[in-house]
Amino acid sequence: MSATNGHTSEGSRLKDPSLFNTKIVVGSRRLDSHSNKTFDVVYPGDGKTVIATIPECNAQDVNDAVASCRETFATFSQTTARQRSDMLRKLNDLTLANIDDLATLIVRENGKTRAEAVAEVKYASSFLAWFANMAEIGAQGETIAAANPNMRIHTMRQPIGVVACLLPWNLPLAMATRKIGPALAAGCTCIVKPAGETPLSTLAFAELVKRAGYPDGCVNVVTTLDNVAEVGKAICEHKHVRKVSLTGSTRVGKLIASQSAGTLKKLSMELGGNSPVIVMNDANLDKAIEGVLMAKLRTSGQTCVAANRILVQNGIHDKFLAALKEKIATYKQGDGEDDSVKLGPLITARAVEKCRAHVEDALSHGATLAYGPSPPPTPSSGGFFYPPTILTNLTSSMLISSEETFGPVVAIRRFETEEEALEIANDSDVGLGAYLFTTDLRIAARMTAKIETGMVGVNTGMLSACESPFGGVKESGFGREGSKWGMEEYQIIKAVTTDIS
Ligand SMILES: NC(=O)C1=CN([C@@H]2O[C@H](COP(=O)(O)OP(=O)(O)OC[C@H]3O[C@@H](n4cnc5c(N)ncnc54)[C@H](O)[C@@H]3O)[C@@H](O)[C@H]2O)C=CC1
Ligand SMILES: O=C(O)[C@H](O)CS(=O)(=O)O
Repeated sequence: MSATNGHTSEGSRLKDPSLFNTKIVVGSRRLDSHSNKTFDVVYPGDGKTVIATIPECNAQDVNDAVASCRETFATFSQTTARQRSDMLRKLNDLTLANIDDLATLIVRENGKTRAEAVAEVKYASSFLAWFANMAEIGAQGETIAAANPNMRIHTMRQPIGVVACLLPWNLPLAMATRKIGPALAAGCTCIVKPAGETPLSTLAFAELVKRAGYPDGCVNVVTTLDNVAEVGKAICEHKHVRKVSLTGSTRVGKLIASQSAGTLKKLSMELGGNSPVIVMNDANLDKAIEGVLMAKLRTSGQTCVAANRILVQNGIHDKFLAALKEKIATYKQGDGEDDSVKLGPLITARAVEKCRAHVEDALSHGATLAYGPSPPPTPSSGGFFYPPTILTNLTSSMLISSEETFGPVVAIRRFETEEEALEIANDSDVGLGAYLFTTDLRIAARMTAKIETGMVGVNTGMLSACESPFGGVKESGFGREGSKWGMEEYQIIKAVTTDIS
């Protein structure tokens, strides 16, 4: 199917084809890039259908978008917290009213199942609802008790200015609203750069921002796949971009921090993970299996809090493995629009190759293939699929122990004592999420305190919610998204001292 025909068919998949936007957003304008170059968005489900052709932006596009942000910031930053709260509620209403089309765009650009895409839109909506409330609560300042009786001190929370939002491809819409929501709540304006693999849901969201009544220039969107180095550098070095919020790999996080140093930007870094799961002998087996498969297989294993190392205490190991093999066999892989499918494809052929390489490396270092194809399959022509796989006898020498696999590969390792489990779990340069399955509250209290991550799920494989602070420690980055802390990332606190003598 040709790209042109593909566009026609793609837009016609939507109830509202006007949400199928393939141009960058600069103020009121929908534009091609100054480069006059484009890139193709490919459907991961077959690895070949071009679903859209998108502008390949350059530094000039970034400068234009930042100029639009800056112009609008002058007035939008003066809106009241009540006004910003009301606007976010309207934007959330429009997001939910268009949930089916937004989910269709996510299925087509990311490949995930429709059930997961609908869940993502609801997750994205939860951040808009949350920050509609926080817009007023988080705007309050404080009166400070001055030591000097002639002075009165109070604080003001003010928007930091133009914000750059750099988004990953795995939850393209939810990660967009997890940044744009608090930024708009605070009174900032945004230049948004979705991942090149998944621009469509963000571009559709920008249309909803306009329909919600936001002034042109509140949310600008630039897109790139192959020119990301130039676009990223232009963003990071632009003196009028006061804040960069990145969700992505630690590698890119370090680059952004380095490139932003020259203008001392405020940063939020939601970076890579290598989440350990610890299953104790006393764990509820059903909960442990359910939680591990949720943490491992959500978005086909492509979340930053995906279970990457499964540590199972010796006494429950064999029962756990048997139950896991039985349950994982029920996960059908295939096209995201097939209701019987529970596992969609990975995002690219490169992602499939990474899974294969991790499995091959583990097997070459002594791991056992407990479930899945042998030998590990190479990327096929029929979509970016890697089959669910279980490896046992994991050791620290294997790549899968130290790198995110970002795919449906379950890597299991035995342990005997709590201390041994914690030592293995904490043996990582990153620390985003972790999971613990036990029915003993004393074990939970001891181990959750000692695990070196920003978040821990106890007896659950789902540790994310808009009301909970999301973020990591060590090289998983810094800053928190969602929660009552999420809006502070987009604010400054100004202290005003008045002499009343
Ligand atoms: N902590 C968190 O909340 C999350 C972390 N991640 C991490 O992201 C990685 C996978 O997602 P990807 O999108 O592949 O990550 P990535 O780091 O390759 O890309 C993330 C974003 O940064 C952009 N980017 C890449 N190079 C850049 C540059 N030189 N300048 C500016 N922007 C640049 C990409 O285009 C994308 O928009 C994994 O490591 C995963 O753990 C993914 C999702 C959530
Ligand atoms: O992009 C991600 O991986 C998300 O941050 C994970 S979650 O918020 O969906 O748990």
